[in-house]
Amino acid sequence: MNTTPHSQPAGRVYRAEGQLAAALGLIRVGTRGSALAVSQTTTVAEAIAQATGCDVALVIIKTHGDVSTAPLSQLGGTGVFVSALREALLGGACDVAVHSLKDLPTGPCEGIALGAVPVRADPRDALCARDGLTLEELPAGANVGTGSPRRVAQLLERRPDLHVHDLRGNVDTRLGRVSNDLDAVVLASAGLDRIGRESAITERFDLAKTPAAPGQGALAIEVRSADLGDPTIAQALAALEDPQARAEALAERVMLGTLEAGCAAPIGATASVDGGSLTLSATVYSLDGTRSLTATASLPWSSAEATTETAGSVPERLGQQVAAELLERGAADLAPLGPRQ
Ligand SMILES: NCc1[nH]cc(CCC(=O)O)c1CC(=O)O
Repeated sequence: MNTTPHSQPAGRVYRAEGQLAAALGLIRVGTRGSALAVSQTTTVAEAIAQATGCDVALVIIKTHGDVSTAPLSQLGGTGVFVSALREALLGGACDVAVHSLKDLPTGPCEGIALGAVPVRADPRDALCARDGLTLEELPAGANVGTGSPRRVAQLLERRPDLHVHDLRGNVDTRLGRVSNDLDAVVLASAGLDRIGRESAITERFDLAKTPAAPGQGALAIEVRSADLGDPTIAQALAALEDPQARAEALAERVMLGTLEAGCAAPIGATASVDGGSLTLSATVYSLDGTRSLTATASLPWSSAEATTETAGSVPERLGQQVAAELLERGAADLAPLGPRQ
């Protein structure tokens, strides 16, 4: 009797770095595993499939930031969420990586390009309070949760009576503390909207009074620099790119980078395109919210001159100009700006 186990032809193993997408007709999109990350990456994957006609696979990458429950400041900031995805990209485990843009360190990363910045979601912070309360309506001494020094300073600036508590975990964990041990939490509107939790929002903070984190609400689509010339990748990136979102996010982040500040610094920024100009306003807060400095500037900008080149671009010059003004006026004495990531 033939005891050889039933066998089938071995599958083919492709090694097609760089050209992999075209060779396999499959684009692998790397993402963190949280509900928010999977939801935003699925939207990106659908757009890529639509634009290229290729099949797309979601590759879930576990990051140190997802595993550890230590405070973000001890983990080295939210950069921990980013590095595992970048390693996956460089190591060939995925071809495209999707990040929340505000989590990216401000410096460049060898071998990796910011391939696209898609249309930006709502950049505003959201208060999620019990009983539909707004920030003004919270009772004296109410307990509010946030893990962000910027949000702490902004809350205390408007309501010095509040007790602010550290907050960590995924969106549902954070929301779960409302009506439990907290009266309210502050989160990004974009995250809540993306996972269908907009009904938890009781107030969206006005950007003019409460500027959000640089890049908040925007996504960053990263690829290997070597793949920028790959026709399928280029087609995907072109379909995803929104020049206005890139210009706004870049101006905000160059400002942050020029201050040599990390994403945990108490700094809010809002860039917006209006008519033919790009305007950037940035505010640095003292940690206790009692003092702040704001600088604003505009430069002519139109989508016709949009570029993916950062160096010398209008958004870069605007970010540098606003940062220089803040430094000149003493921003570094107001708040601990570092460490830059
Ligand atoms: N710092 C974590 C983080 N990174 C991106 C988002 C939300 C979505 C976004 O800003 O794009 C959040 C959660 C939050 O700040 O509430």
